[in-house]
Amino acid sequence: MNAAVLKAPVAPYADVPRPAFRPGPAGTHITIRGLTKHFAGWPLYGNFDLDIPKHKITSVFGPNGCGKSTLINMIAGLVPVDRGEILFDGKTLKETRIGYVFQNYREALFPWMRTIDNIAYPLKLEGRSKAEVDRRMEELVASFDVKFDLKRHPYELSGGQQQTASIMRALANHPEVLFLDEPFSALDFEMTLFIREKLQEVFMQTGTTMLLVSHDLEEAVYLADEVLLLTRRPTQVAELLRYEDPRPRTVETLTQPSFIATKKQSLEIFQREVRR
Ligand SMILES: Nc1ncnc2c1ncn2[C@@H]1O[C@H](COP(=O)(O)OP(=O)(O)OP(=O)(O)O)[C@@H](O)[C@H]1O
Repeated sequence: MNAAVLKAPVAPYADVPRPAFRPGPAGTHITIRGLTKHFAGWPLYGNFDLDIPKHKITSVFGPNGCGKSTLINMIAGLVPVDRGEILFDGKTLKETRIGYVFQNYREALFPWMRTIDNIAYPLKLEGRSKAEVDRRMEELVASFDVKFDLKRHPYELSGGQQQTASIMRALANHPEVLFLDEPFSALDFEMTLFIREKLQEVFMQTGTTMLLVSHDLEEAVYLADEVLLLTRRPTQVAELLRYEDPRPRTVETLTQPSFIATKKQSLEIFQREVRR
């Protein structure tokens, strides 16, 4: 090979022909095709395909560092993809309303704004009238059973109250998809239970498609309609398990044979993947 060829700039993937887009089965909301992502030259995702169902909660679970957060961040447009296509009901991200709940609520809320203004922020960005904003705020306050003072600044609230406000903000403009990246991992147990139940209630009322990253297998299964189990990197789908127990799921759910069986199966797949 001559030097000119060696030095020729390489357009990544330019020579790889793109296959025709293949839609997902009925009931699919998010279609991911040929998703490829490298960090520092190391493949994290290569030609990754996935169909995420609509009006369902999909929990994402997998080995440490397999790319759970990166996956939802690529879908939500927070991390650029190297290659691939992600469509929401056939639409692009720009044409889709999304909400995002971060693990680190302390950095997610704007500290200079009162909590109420944080929550209303997406509505104000959309240019909603004061009457519309007030009506939506009332709905959110009722559905989250808010007992704390929303006129306070976020740093005056407890962690659980801040995360409640983050979730209210993420839901304010009725997103089509809600992303949650370990939303409970920085909360105490009591607050985790409270917010988890509120989230489930909101889901039952709205049917918003949710994509939840969780480190806690019991929680992942408890909330899920589908458990997405990922392999070690380069990451592929190990299994997409359906879990169909009726909602609301309650403490009784935890002892149901179907719950225990799904948890066991998820754990076996997880163990198989970490030992691979
Ligand atoms: N901006 C970045 N630059 C370089 N490497 C990154 C970057 N973001 C993520 N990575 C690497 O990509 C891999 C996947 O990271 P990611 O946080 O998505 O995994 P995860 O499954 O959510 O991790 P965890 O189980 O630790 O929460 C990790 O090896 C991580 O170090």
